[in-house]
Amino acid sequence: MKVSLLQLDIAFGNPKANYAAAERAIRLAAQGQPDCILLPELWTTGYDLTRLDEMADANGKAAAAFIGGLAKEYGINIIAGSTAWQRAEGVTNTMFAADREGVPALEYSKLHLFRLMDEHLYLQPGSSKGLFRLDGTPCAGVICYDIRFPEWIRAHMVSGAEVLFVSAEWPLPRLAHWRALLVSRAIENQCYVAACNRAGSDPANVFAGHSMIIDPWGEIVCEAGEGEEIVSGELDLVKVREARGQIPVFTDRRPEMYK
Ligand SMILES: NC(=O)CCC(=O)C(=O)O
Repeated sequence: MKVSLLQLDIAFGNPKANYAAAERAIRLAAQGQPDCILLPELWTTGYDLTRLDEMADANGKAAAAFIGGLAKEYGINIIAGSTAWQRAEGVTNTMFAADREGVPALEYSKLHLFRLMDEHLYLQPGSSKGLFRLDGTPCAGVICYDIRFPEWIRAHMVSGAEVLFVSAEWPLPRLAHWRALLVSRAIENQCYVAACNRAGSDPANVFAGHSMIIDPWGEIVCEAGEGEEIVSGELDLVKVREARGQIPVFTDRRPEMYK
């Protein structure tokens, strides 16, 4: 499975510019014929939280139609990072995907809201897991701060996921945490981790970039720098079964003792 990570800069509160940039990047990445393209968190609006209410898509329909159209045109799975969805209960930070036919394959709203960036003041948390299948492979999708909750990721892996997709807007001062947390999630769950961060800055933060793919042994398959970049890597899913066979962590778990 070839995965391309679109490490975009995101124009603050400017969906029109961001749609145009995402389309350019998707068309460019498609030339490399990946099986899957991954975008960052809140790629249509950035963290313009005070105006999110006016910019959010009704049930994510506009973003889903845009992504579904490109996925179908190129026959590529697109995990569209996350966008702001306007719902009855308020605005959610929702990750979604379209398969090679352009059919919706995932809808996951960020469960853990990041107080340091005021998410809890403007967003509603999700209430379901990010499990989905990509060309038959069991996968999980989570968003940024979610990676600090190993029990949440583990819950997806216990349900059978072999690849973890992460979309993020992770700030530069915590780059060391980003790298360590992603490598840890890969090693402890013996899974691939494909993580797409954003580049650039907004009025409050400079972002870290360093999108990366990590294999089930914790080895970095590919890693971007800090600027805008498309970085691609191959996932050899046999390695997941090898790692889980050699060190049977999932068999040796003692969940009855963890309460
Ligand atoms: N957008 C986010 O969830 C940022 C999370 C973050 O920066 C962290 O340190 O955690």
